[in-house]
Amino acid sequence: MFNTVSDLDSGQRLLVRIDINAPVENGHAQDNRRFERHAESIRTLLEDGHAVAVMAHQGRPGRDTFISLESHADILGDHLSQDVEFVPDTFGEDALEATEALESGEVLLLENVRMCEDELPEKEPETHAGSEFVQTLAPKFDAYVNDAYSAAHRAHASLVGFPLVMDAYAGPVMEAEYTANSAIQDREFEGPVTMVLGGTKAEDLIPVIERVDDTVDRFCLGGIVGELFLRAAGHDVGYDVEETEFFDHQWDDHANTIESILETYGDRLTLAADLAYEGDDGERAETAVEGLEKDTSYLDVGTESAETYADLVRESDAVFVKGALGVFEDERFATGTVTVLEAIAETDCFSVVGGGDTSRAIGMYGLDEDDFGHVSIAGGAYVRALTGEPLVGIDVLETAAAA
Ligand SMILES: Nc1ncnc2c1ncn2[C@@H]1O[C@H](COP(=O)(O)OP(=O)(O)O)[C@@H](O)[C@H]1O
Ligand SMILES: O=C(OP(=O)(O)O)[C@H](O)COP(=O)(O)O
Repeated sequence: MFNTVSDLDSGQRLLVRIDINAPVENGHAQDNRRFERHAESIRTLLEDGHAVAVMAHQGRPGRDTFISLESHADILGDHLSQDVEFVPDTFGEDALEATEALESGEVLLLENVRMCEDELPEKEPETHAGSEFVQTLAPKFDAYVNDAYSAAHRAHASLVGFPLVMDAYAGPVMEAEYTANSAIQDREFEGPVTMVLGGTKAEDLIPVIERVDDTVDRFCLGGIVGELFLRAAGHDVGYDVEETEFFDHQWDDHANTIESILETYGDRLTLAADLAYEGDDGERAETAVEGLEKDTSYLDVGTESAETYADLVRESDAVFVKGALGVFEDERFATGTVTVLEAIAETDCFSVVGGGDTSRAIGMYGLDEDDFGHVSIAGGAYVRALTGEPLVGIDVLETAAAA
């Protein structure tokens, strides 16, 4: 087991890793549940008299969502009702000066850690621990706190490097998500178990289908992952159109696995029978999969598919959701995601809804969180935990505690 912040003496200088990776609109972060949960954690730390320097990431280099954390500092500050100083630097002179000046009860947010060359890619914790980034920041603090459960599946420097060179603790969000998701892993269900997979990160979900083959009876697919499976099934969809960067690279890397999963587990996979897109008049339009065209962007599963998925949910004893079935942020393309979430809420089944973006749909469409078993701010990390796969960010905290 790992140490937690309740093991800390008060009044420490803390380096705290959180996950406020958020949707981006017009270059600005949009509030999601991650801010609220992390603000609660930070408030507890500040009340204990700690000085808190926060590290976090946003997007991935090369993507539109790869932006500075300046707007994140404002959102975090609003949730905290306290000023969060934004420092546009990760571990250079400005960052060191700002962290040195930080006093008990104060909080600052360092720049997007993925802008620091040492953060990516995935490496062994020992290698990350020796990086200039870790070696420069670690001595400036009394302890490191990892509260970023939702990023704990990534072997990046800010998540796995620091615990090897300083006292390391799990934060309150990390502890709560770990406890909830570990308990789910051990549950047994009498009736059908359904997994609804969508969103943009197909590469995180493809391996999950094989790993949970003995516990999940059927998968309902949508979003980018669903379109890639439709492509594998021979339909004209799942190709990048204009500026999109979702499909081709994930297809190039995973086409063989997708095709073999379709062959082996095809009877358990429910693919969309129709998809929705933006018609010439700007309204939602739909087509059966037989009529799909390679150069159209499909933004949701169709109404017939949404109803089929909702029927499967109603017959289920447990439902696990990771990723949205469409671009639910735009009301025209929320049908798939919302129809399935409403069916879960109305049904007496055990359910988990995960994903930083997907969990946001619950609040956006007036659903009651109490109608779901667990709403996780983690996506990829929660489905990985569900399959019994270790999370490297937690492993290093446990190793640190045992040392
Ligand atoms: N067909 C689609 N085309 C583009 N984006 C999609 C599509 N379907 C779903 N999405 C987007 O996927 C996002 C969620 O993806 P992802 O980041 O993988 O999930 P999460 O953050 O919930 O784990 C949603 O914000 C939604 O807009
Ligand atoms: O948003 C995240 O994961 P999620 O979309 O699976 O919930 C985490 O911040 C990890 O981000 P990454 O998938 O760019 O490494």
